[in-house]
Amino acid sequence: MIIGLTGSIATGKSTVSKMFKERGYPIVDADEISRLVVEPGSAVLAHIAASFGADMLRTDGTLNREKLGAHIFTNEAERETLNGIIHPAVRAEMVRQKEYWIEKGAKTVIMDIPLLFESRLQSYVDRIVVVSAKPEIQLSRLMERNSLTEKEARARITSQLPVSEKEKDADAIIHNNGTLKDTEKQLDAILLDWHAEL
Ligand SMILES: CC(C)(COP(=O)(O)OP(=O)(O)OC[C@H]1O[C@@H](n2cnc3c(N)ncnc32)[C@H](O)[C@@H]1O)[C@@H](O)C(=O)NCCC(=O)NCCS
Ligand SMILES: Nc1ncnc2c1ncn2[C@@H]1O[C@H](COP(=O)(O)OP(=O)(O)OP(=O)(O)O)[C@@H](O)[C@H]1O
Repeated sequence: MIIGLTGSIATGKSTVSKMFKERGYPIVDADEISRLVVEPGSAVLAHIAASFGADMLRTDGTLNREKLGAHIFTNEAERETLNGIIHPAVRAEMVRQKEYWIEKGAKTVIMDIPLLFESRLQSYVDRIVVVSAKPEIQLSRLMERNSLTEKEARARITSQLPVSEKEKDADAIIHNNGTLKDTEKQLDAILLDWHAEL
């Protein structure tokens, strides 16, 4: 069984992904892969520099993530340009890693894909878990974690589908508004219900 883990920015996907990992499930992490494919010297990074300017790179040749983020989260056309450059490489690596785990005998694989709905990747997975948080909690967690102003945080939130929309297409929802213990309990109930074998 391939479980797609999604939600909206800062609702707690990485937090829940860590809980899956602690329980022994293999994880394919789209955010981690999106860092891997832009390593210095990669074709994807060269393409980003050609499209967005060489000043998107730091002097050591790595991607200046804050600068590119400030750019694309407030500009839909540029966000789509970046997605067009980076997503094909991310998708190919996600599939490769999923197959690697299946070949190794994994019965359940978790695919943590923030933009699962936006990129219409529902067919990649058998079940979907949406990690949701109340809008005011999501906003304050995002502002705190990334040291953003309210305006910057709101721009990032509105660059994705509202989490309430994603909930409608979920097979299970984790409401991550309370303690981590509350969240773990919800996760364990889902795993039990789905007989998600290791
Ligand atoms: C713009 C970048 C450089 C900013 O890097 P930064 O380290 O600040 O953020 P990070 O990669 O950790 O992403 C944080 C969260 O932002 C959201 N997010 C990232 N990219 C996008 C996007 N293109 N559209 C909407 N939301 C996005 C996701 O919820 C993600 O979990 C980076 O997010 C990026 O390369 N984005 C394009 C790749 C992508 O779409 N990644 C998301 C899943 S594949
Ligand atoms: N139940 C919780 N209680 C307190 N803080 C939490 C809880 N869940 C998550 N957080 C915190 O909220 C922030 C956002 O959580 P997390 O990074 O897991 O979200 P995410 O959905 O993976 O975000 P992104 O889309 O940006 O990758 C983090 O700083 C995390 O430590």
